[in-house]
Amino acid sequence: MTSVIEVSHLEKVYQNKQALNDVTFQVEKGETFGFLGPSGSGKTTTIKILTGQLTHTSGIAKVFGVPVQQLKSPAQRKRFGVVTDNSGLYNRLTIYDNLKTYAQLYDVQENRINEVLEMVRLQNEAKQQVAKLSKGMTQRVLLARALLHNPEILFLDEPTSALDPVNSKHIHEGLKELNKQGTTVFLTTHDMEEADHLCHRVAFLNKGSVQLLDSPKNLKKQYREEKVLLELRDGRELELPLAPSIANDIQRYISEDRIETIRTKEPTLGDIFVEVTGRELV
Ligand SMILES: Nc1ncnc2c1ncn2[C@@H]1O[C@H](COP(=O)(O)OP(=O)(O)OP(=O)(O)O)[C@@H](O)[C@H]1O
Repeated sequence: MTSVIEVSHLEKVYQNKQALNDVTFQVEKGETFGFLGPSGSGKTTTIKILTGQLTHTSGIAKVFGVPVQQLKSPAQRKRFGVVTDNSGLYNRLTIYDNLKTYAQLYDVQENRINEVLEMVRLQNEAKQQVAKLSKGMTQRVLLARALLHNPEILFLDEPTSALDPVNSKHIHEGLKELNKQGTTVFLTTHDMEEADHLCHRVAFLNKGSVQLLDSPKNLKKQYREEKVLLELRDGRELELPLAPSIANDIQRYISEDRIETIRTKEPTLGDIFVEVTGRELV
């Protein structure tokens, strides 16, 4: 495995506000990595440090094995794409002309514009002026811009926070497809379902440091309550301990054809976050 992002004991202090205390994690090439935390936990700060928009106070942050302070050349910067809140779009230009400007900047062929517009489902709105777009549409233009030059790593800060479920789903499918093609995705979110659906591994950020890091599957296994839920045909729900002693009961219910569904009780990533940090993810 090759780490394309390496962060070690990262600290960021704004004037006298400590945003990051001691953040350590690695992201492997080709994975979708979720950086999860409540509002104010330091997600945006981390993305901005990794993409050279902000300098850190101490610790190490490397992208492609290079300390972020040295990621200055256009050739290095072309290896990643970023979507954060500071849009940098030209409000008076249309969506298409915005993307054309960036395509020229990145030395990308113009026919790529239609490909990325299709990915974010804006091909029919290409002639609209950016100033008149909704927040969700602007978010999709930003994603299209970040994809123009086929980056090796895509940094996304809350990529679907302003989108309705239909467009979120479309973006999720697009991100999964990109990841299949080899793009590493680093995304921040406080949407636990999104993280569960997209991420190979997630890090829980709380009070400026990583409190837990693993795959959603392992986390759910680790924090699973040892219970079995039986939904009976008469509408009753039974919660039984996951133990050999319940085998006879279950066999009886099955032989009497009384079971509607049977499943283990699995926590969501949100449940686990609350259990580990004592905080809701808002
Ligand atoms: N420019 C700044 N000056 C001072 N403090 C800042 C600045 N930017 C962020 N902070 C503070 O640093 C902490 C981390 O902020 P950050 O924006 O990284 O959190 P976040 O997890 O991205 O939050 P959200 O989910 O609300 O976007 C917060 O307490 C925030 O108020």
